[in-house]
Amino acid sequence: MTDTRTVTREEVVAALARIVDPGTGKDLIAADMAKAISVSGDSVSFVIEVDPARGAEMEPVRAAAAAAVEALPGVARVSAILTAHSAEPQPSRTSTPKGPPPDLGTGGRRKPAQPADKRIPGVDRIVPIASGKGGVGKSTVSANLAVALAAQGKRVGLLDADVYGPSQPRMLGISGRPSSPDGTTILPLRNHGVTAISIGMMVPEGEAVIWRGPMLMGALEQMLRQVQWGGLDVLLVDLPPGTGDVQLTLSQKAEVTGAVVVSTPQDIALLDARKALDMFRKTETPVMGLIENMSTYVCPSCGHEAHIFGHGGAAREAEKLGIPFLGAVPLDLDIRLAGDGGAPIVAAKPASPQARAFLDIAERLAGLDAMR
Ligand SMILES: Nc1ncnc2c1ncn2[C@@H]1O[C@H](COP(=O)(O)OP(=O)(O)OP(=O)(O)O)[C@@H](O)[C@H]1O
Repeated sequence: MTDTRTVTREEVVAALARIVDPGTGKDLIAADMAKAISVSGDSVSFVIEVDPARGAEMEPVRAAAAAAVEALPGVARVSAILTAHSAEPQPSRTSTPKGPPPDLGTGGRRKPAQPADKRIPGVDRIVPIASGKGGVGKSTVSANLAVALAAQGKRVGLLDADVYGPSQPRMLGISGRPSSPDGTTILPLRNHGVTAISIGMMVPEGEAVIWRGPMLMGALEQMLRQVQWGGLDVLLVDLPPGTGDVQLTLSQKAEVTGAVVVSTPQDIALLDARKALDMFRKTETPVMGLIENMSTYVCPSCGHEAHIFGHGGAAREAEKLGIPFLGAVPLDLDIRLAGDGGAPIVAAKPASPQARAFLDIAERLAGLDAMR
């Protein structure tokens, strides 16, 4: 008979209070190691914050905690993640790590990553999508590019690392939490031909933004290395806006093929885009091109084309900087409605001129040497 009981957060806390860390003799609740406990229907997720030096020895504790929660009536899925809370560097791994992710550390303690460590098994190319500031449509562009590349026959993954507003679950119409049948690897979700994982699926809604640096870095590392991507031609990474820790970590932890920067044509957005480009130069990350979003506005009633933000700024900027201009996307109600409704315009209306804009950009991107 199916159990229709709903588990409560208190029951999860009580189960975790029965799991003792042999190193300290304290349980996970008393030691304040169980964080971000979230119950959503029959899915439970939590993070166990550990000293990275004890990563390997804590895996059995993580497994025991996951099993104890899974045994509770009303629980069907458990995501239990080990994460580091201090800055000790960890040995790097090339496959399915079990302990906490390596920590970036600070200043002089940071070790340069070895190139061999930076490859993600099964992932041929990593292409972050960045923007200098929020709200320029980076997530909309990422989702549509992912669907467009998939429509062109590429095996595409999309990793949503936008901690300030993880919107890919909504844009790609995927919900629920990814499962981890073996407690170590994470199974991604899939829709519109795109394999996806989002930081929004890994942590309770609204909580990612308050995570401290090392926890975020841990989550990023886990999304890169523990997700069963299953063979990808390209993994797009929807970065948070700006030039923070996540951008830095990605370029240090993974072999990035080249970044794509999204901007609106406004001067101020272009100024911010320049900062993002500067950051990529400093981290020696190649830039594959600039995309202008919300370029022109075509009135749905009369067809008049207005250049609200002064169209063409990004193309001129790209030329000035000597980077490819990948194309422009109009400001269009259907693009917003489609993306916000769970089917990017390329999936919802593939024959529309708006979808064509994204398909053309995807073709230009796919035609670059780094993508062939
Ligand atoms: N070309 C466009 N036409 C119409 N609406 C758009 C377009 N691009 C994005 N939008 C809408 O603008 C809003 C912000 O877009 P989106 O979330 O993609 O931006 P973002 O740069 O990823 O933002 P942030 O990273 O700050 O969350 C969304 O509601 C989206 O549907």
